[in-house]
Amino acid sequence: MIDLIKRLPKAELHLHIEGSLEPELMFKLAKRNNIQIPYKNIEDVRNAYNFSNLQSFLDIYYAGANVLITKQDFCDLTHEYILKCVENNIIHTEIFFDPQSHTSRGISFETVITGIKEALADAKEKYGITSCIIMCFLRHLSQEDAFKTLNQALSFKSDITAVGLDSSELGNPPKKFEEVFKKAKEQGFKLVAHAGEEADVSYIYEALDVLEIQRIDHGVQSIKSDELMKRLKKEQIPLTVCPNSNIELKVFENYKEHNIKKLLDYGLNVTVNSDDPAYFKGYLNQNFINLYENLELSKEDIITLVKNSFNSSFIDEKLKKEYISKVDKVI
Ligand SMILES: Nc1ncnc2[nH]cnc12
Ligand SMILES: [Zn+2]
Repeated sequence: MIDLIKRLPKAELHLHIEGSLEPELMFKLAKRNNIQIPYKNIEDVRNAYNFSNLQSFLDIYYAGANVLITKQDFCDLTHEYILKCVENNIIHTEIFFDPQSHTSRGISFETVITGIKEALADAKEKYGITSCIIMCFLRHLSQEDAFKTLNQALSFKSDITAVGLDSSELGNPPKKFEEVFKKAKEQGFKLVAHAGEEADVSYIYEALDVLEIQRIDHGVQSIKSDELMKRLKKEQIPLTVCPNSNIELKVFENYKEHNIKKLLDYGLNVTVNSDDPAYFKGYLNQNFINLYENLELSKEDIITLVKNSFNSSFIDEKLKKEYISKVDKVI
């Protein structure tokens, strides 16, 4: 089964590009840009990756992103993730980026997006990997700040497929961003949001009914409401679940406690994703392998999860069919 997991062509729908910053590149960029980082060596960095909840991770994740300064840095970061896509047989990826964690440090929106875009164009040309970009608003900041970011994005509208919402969930409910999501929708962006990662189901309802999102990022708390589960099943709203992340951030005590198999068996449209793989001990294949080894996923479960990702992606129907037939050829 592990061999099948590795051979299956896959899509990834929940990946923060800043969360793919490996310690080796962090050190290289810190040196190149003359930035101080609070670690002596790679081992020291890995030892610091010991999280108790989402916030304890975010503090370290934002500090890590401080080494990203130039267009070349963003291009190198994205290029390294693309090499992981090749290794993991990811043929389509939908990448989140957090413009505000860079613009707040004086880095221009243009620097960030053009660096990412350059590496993604290269990924298509060299490896045939398709992609799209999702811009996330940081929910611990104000809606006004999110509006500024949306206005900056309008100059790059053709490069950005969707807007999302990430960062500290508790205390920052989706409705805080109602107006900015409304404007993003009017401007033609697709909409997603992190909801129900740590916070209760009211955040998922708000993301669906107030922000009018098309996909829920995480959503694992849905299981606490029968009514919500019925709706998610009926409407087949995709959940981009990130198992390693949930374990590392203590959403579940251990892998055996993870509820993805229950969500899948209930009939929800669940997908598997790596979230911040450089911080959470592994890329997409490792997430699948951990699920297989701990939750006794069947071959059918794995194929369903893989197909769900293609079907829930933002690619057109023709390409979806082409990718699904690639999956069928491997089975
Ligand atoms: N898992 C996560 N939840 C919320 N915001 C994030 N930013 C990066 N990873 C995140
Ligand atoms: Zn995430």
